[in-house]
Amino acid sequence: MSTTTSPSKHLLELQGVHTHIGAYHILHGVDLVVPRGELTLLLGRNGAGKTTTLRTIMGLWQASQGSLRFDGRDISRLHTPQIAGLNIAYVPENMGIFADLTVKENMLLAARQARTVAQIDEARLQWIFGLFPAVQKFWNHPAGKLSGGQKQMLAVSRAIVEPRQLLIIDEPSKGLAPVMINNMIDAFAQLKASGVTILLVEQNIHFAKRLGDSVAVMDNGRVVHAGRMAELAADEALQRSLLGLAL
Ligand SMILES: Nc1ncnc2c1ncn2[C@@H]1O[C@H](COP(=O)(O)OP(=O)(O)OP(=O)(O)O)[C@@H](O)[C@H]1O
Repeated sequence: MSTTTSPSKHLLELQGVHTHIGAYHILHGVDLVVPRGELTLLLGRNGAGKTTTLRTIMGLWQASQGSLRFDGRDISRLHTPQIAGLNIAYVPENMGIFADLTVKENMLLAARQARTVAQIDEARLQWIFGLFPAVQKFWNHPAGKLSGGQKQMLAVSRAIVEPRQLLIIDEPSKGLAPVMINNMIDAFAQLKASGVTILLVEQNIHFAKRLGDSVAVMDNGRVVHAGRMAELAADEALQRSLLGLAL
């Protein structure tokens, strides 16, 4: 007789995660769940520990205590390349783009399975061009010449050049003009519809309300509230108490 275990509802689960950076104790027991197929937002004041949480998930900082499970597997002792190898893509705040290389070369470097553009899945590339037309338009241009918004689009394109289970992105709308933010919202709505699970740090309220399914709010190195984004969006008193402002 064979037994099958159904996958957990949560693709990523952090329990009681502590992180130290040098002498500083930054995360003080983070509990966070990222439901499969949803877009989860990590909100919170400056310095709350959002970026440190993302970096800890990716193994860029080692958790000193607590558990991190991805797809049911303990990832707390894995190194960053092993974590990326589980089909988790991370776009840091500085975007990780190679300014001297062309957009094409940047994409090719991100496509681990391809040595030439012809080896990148053509349908996937066309899908990315549809999401982010600037990537196609500036294909042979140095990435360093792109605008901030176009760089951000390239960074997200690099993250999805191969199928991913989880996308982790630090403030995709940071510094973008409103029209670019709307483009980014449309692209993320399509990404969500494609079934990929997404964890975003995001300060832009419009972005958060339009796209968030679930939300976790951090303060002082802990998650102090977790729930549905729609509930937080409807509760101004809760927003004020958690974020110090109403969305
Ligand atoms: N390399 C480091 N060395 C020492 N302290 C750090 C380091 N990186 C972050 N910190 C501290 O850790 C705390 C959390 O920082 P983190 O960047 O995770 O916050 P955040 O919520 O992402 O904030 P922001 O919205 O400002 O990016 C802050 O007090 C910050 O000063």
